[in-house]
Amino acid sequence: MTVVLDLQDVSIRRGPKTILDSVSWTVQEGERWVVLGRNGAGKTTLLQIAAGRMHPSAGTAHVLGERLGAVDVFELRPRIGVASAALADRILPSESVIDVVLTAAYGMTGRWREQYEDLDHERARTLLEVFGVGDLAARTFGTLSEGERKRVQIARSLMTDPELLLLDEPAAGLDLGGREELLAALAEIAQDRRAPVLVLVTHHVEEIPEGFTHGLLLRDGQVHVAGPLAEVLTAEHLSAAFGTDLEVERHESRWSARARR
Ligand SMILES: Nc1ncnc2c1ncn2[C@@H]1O[C@H](COP(=O)(O)OP(=O)(O)OP(=O)(O)O)[C@@H](O)[C@H]1O
Repeated sequence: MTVVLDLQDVSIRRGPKTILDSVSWTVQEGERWVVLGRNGAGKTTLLQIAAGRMHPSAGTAHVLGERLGAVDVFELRPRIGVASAALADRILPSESVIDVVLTAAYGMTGRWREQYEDLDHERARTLLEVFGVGDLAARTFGTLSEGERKRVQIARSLMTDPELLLLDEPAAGLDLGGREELLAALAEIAQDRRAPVLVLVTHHVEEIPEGFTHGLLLRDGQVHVAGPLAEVLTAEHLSAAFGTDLEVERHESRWSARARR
């Protein structure tokens, strides 16, 4: 099996703070991972490394077979789809929805003088339709609701047909119906064998789409536990990672957790 992500003893330090502390993590082709942990645990930072947007202060990180620090990240990044709040913040409110998706082909957020082929337009429109926002193509990003923005971002993240797809809290801010619709769309991707390797960051086990296979619990910048989802999402592990006594339930392929009474 091909190794898609391989982090060995990766640490990230900023000033006196160690944000990630000796993280080792391997992701193989075909796997769908969820990364969980309390606020400030280091999830977004870990995703930044996986996206080739941050280099380890110590340790080694290989992404899609390329070692960070030794590869031209501008060649690497188009192979990775990303949807995150940080990326959404870079999108101008005046940008049209179709351009938000199209510009991903050049790894940009904002149309300049680049030319797109009919095929690019077609792909962007199809992706918007897949995520139920095809009728919003001509609207500006700034006029969309939070749920619509999330869908447009995920459509954008798939524009380059990436080998690795990184989703940072894709369901945050969605209402219940919107969350369930998004999770259904992600479950469909997760079940497609041709789909990219998926890594999804969330705070909530309820936001894990069906078809996800593995989990990593981060605690204070360290891997608390990582492995097959059913082994990771136990009351014991989640309670330790979130610092709260929790009970966990599984209903078919969906999970829920609440404080133990
Ligand atoms: N440049 C920086 N300098 C100092 N500290 C930083 C820097 N970037 C991040 N941090 C800190 O590192 C920790 C981990 O941040 P990160 O955003 O990765 O956490 P997270 O698990 O994604 O959190 P959340 O769930 O709140 O989004 C936080 O305490 C944050 O304040």
